[in-house]
Amino acid sequence: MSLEGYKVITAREMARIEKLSIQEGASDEGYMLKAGAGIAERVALFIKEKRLQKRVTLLVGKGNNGGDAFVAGTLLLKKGYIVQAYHLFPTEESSPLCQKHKQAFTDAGGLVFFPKKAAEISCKGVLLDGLLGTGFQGQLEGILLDTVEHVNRSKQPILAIDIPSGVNGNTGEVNPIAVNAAETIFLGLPKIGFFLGEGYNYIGKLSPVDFGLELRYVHQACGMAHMLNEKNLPSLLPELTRTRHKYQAGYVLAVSGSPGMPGAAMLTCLAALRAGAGIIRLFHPMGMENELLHAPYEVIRTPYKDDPAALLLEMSRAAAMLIGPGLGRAQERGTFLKSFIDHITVPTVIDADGLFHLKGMFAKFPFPCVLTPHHREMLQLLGKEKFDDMFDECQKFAHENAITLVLKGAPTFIFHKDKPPLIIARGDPGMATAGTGDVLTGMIAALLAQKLPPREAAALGVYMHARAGECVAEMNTSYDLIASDLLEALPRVFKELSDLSLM
Ligand SMILES: NC(=O)C1=CN([C@@H]2O[C@H](COP(=O)(O)OP(=O)(O)OC[C@H]3O[C@@H](n4cnc5c(N)ncnc54)[C@H](OP(=O)(O)O)[C@@H]3O)[C@@H](O)[C@H]2O)[C@@H](O)CC1
Ligand SMILES: [K+]
Repeated sequence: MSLEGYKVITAREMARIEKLSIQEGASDEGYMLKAGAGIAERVALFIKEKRLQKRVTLLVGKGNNGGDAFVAGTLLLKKGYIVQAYHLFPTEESSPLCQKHKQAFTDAGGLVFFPKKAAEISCKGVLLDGLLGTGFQGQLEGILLDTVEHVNRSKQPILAIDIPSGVNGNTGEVNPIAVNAAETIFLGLPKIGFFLGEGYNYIGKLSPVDFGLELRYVHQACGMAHMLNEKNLPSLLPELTRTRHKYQAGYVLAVSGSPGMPGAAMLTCLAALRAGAGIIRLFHPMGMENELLHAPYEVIRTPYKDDPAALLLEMSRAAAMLIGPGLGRAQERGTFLKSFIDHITVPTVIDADGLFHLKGMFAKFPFPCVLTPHHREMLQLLGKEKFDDMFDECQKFAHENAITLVLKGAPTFIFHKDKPPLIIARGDPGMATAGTGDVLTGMIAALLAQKLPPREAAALGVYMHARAGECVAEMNTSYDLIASDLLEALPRVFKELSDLSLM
């Protein structure tokens, strides 16, 4: 079952394949009419779902992005919506299709204003952003900049056509500001700039609209990554045989925790149990027994000093391992890890301080390995201060070390040898809090123990973890979310997925 959803490309590449298809006989106006119809449908749905007044204000630039807005506006007018347009440029400076559909809009009774200043724009109803799309380069200035600031300040919901104006669809750069979209109605394919840099802060919800580009152009487009195909996730849920016992359900060994950091170990172990592991045993440094006195009943604890014999014995029975959360950077921890690492044969997740101690060794590991660094940890692994080309550097790292790399963040990226990078654009800002990474590590380890291949375990783990964050924030707020809330939300996420798998 494929994990790859929408191909994600640069805005430049999108413009290239559109142009090529038009040179080969497709109609640009046909594209615009279909795009406009899809956009009008999305706007109507947004208004219906939010129970808003049927009122729309078009913000129109001089290109075909503005033409799309006029086509959608005309259709909405004809359906009885109140629609007015603000065209920031003189008609004669606009693209031929923009001019033509402005005329159609006025013919249908729509009013078009030509504001001299942004303050003249009256932000009524839903704002439809057709200022700039794939043709945008450089930075916002003058009336475009003032308009974006003005509409953002209005707090009216903004739906962006194709790309929120001001976001660079190639790089995610926002200079100095962009339309703060409640929803981005992307045409054809999502643009990589949505997921890079500041871009991710401006796109809101992503909704696709098909404008009729033939599939062969999509296939030949040079992709940077793929969005995760969420529809296929339910089929990844491990099968449960009636007769299984806890070792068959998945035995996870954790090497985690250190004096003063029992919490990370507990979060990761509980997450592994909640994500379906049949049994989890925590190996923790000797001397922290008191700190673990109130550990949950389900977690088996074994202290270690410097002899890995007990761990090696258990390793022969384990189905997966996890190494790192709360381990600390003391030298003896690294020495201990190195005393058994070459004997691992089962899939293993390495996180946090595990990454620190084992840096430079991953290529030699004979077992399937999932690394889960956040951006700063990734830079440390690469030995750099900042990324020059994040995609290229991470893909190369995954390839050279033959590992699965989960680059945690908003969004999270998954890299794997010979596979396209995956983007998981899920989660909640409230998840930027201590311990959420430990939860993810435990979840991925549990899924590995239940026999999912590493890339699949990483993708399902990241999705479920992010979705749990969304559920918590929906029930409460993003401000109060703490890592252990995710454990409580996981049953709901499992329920969602298993209900879908029955459909
Ligand atoms: N092609 C197709 O088949 C289809 C295209 N479709 C739609 O068309 C959109 C692309 O349209 P587009 O190419 O006309 O450009 P668009 O994004 O509207 O920009 C307008 C103009 O802004 C200008 N500009 C650039 N940077 C600037 C800056 N910093 N500050 C100020 N101005 C700046 C630049 O003009 P310039 O300044 O170079 O003269 C540019 O031409 C695409 O996103 C989708 O919505 C769909 O209908 C489906 C089929
Ligand atoms: K736009």
